[in-house]
Amino acid sequence: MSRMDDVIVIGGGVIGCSIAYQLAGRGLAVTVLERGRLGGEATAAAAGMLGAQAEMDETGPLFQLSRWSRSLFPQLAEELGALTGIGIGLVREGLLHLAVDEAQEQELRARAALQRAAGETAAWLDAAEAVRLEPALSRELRGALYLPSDGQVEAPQLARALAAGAALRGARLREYAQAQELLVERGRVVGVLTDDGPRYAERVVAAAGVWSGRLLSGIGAELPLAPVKGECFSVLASPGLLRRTLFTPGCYIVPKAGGRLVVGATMQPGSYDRRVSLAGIAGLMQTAQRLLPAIGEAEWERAWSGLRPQSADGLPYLGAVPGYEGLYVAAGHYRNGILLAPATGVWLAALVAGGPAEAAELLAREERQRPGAGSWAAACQAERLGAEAALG
Ligand SMILES: Cc1cc2nc3c(=O)[nH]c(=O)nc-3n(C[C@H](O)[C@H](O)[C@H](O)COP(=O)(O)OP(=O)(O)OC[C@H]3O[C@@H](n4cnc5c(N)ncnc54)[C@H](O)[C@@H]3O)c2cc1C
Repeated sequence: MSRMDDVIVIGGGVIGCSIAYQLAGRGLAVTVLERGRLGGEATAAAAGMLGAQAEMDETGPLFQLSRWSRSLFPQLAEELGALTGIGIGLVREGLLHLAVDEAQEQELRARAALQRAAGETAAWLDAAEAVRLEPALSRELRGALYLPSDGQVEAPQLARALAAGAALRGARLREYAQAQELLVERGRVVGVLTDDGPRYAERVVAAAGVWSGRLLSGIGAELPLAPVKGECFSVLASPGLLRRTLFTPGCYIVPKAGGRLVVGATMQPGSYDRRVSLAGIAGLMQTAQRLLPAIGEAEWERAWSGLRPQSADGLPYLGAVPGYEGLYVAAGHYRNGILLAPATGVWLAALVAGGPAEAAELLAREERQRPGAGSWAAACQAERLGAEAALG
């Protein structure tokens, strides 16, 4: 049986759920097609840090987009809590980006200066100050970039709350519903072929994480995305052992409620193989112990992995797919999809429901508050895909 929606969102990860939540809030008839469980893929693997921008170019587009998205969290947490009763676990404890050798120390000192210049409350701490903040830290540290305003959320709860919020606003969420291909008529995307037959919509948003490229390649549009596998584990430590997230290029340790510590970071590009390797987890444990020696005494919980959707230039694709009327994409959030989910939802809803004029007004508003704040939009637009005019 065929049905007509205003918008079909393909993919029920944190990105698809955030877009559906915003679109449904505007009164549009929205259906989310998720081939597995909502929030069951990359979103389920995420540590929920809102400060991965510590790795970014502080003057670049990702920094600006991250900053905007992070600023949306407090209100979103309140709104979702009131609407759904689900807490997203937003905590404001900052992030310590640790330097373990001289090169990292120099780099982080320079970043602290740049972040301060960009108006962030970043500070460089020497080793003694860092250990004062977190007494369980290794004494081998050289120091830390401290980002007090970062914080974290519970990624699966965020996805669950966005999905529940979208449903309460009228969106239909279909689990175990695979989008097999996009339906195109004379250059216009008119719907999606599902296992149950065609489903028609005015507009379609591809938000299928790293699998978005496969969907678009079916209609001849190229979306260069690659999986970067991350392996993680969690342990139960004594509550209070660690209060702030620890971050180095090789490992992060994120303190969660009840003494749980989430450890992750191994980066294996190019593999869709989600199996967890013993060698990867053992290596991660060794690195974690060098940062936080007491982690070796904690109680083992579980190990898992996930695929980060990486784009060619490291920026997400956000916007209208060139050459295909009615088709939008929101994918390629790489290691920052939890952080970027609120802004992605607001932006895509403005574009899809309000059109380019409303989206431009949104950016202009940001720019008026802080010059340069809207610079991410041009860098992240899907137009950079350079796809040729649609066939079909
Ligand atoms: C180990 C790890 C740690 C991370 N830590 C952080 C962090 O601390 N902070 C942060 O901000 N980000 C983090 N990330 C990144 C973040 O998890 C991702 O950027 C984000 O989850 C991407 O969301 P998504 O909705 O695009 O993708 P996904 O969550 O993968 O969702 C895509 C969904 O689309 C569905 N799908 C695919 N194809 C189809 C189809 N044909 N039809 C229907 N459905 C389909 C999939 O089943 C999936 O559920 C981490 C990622 C990993 C792997």
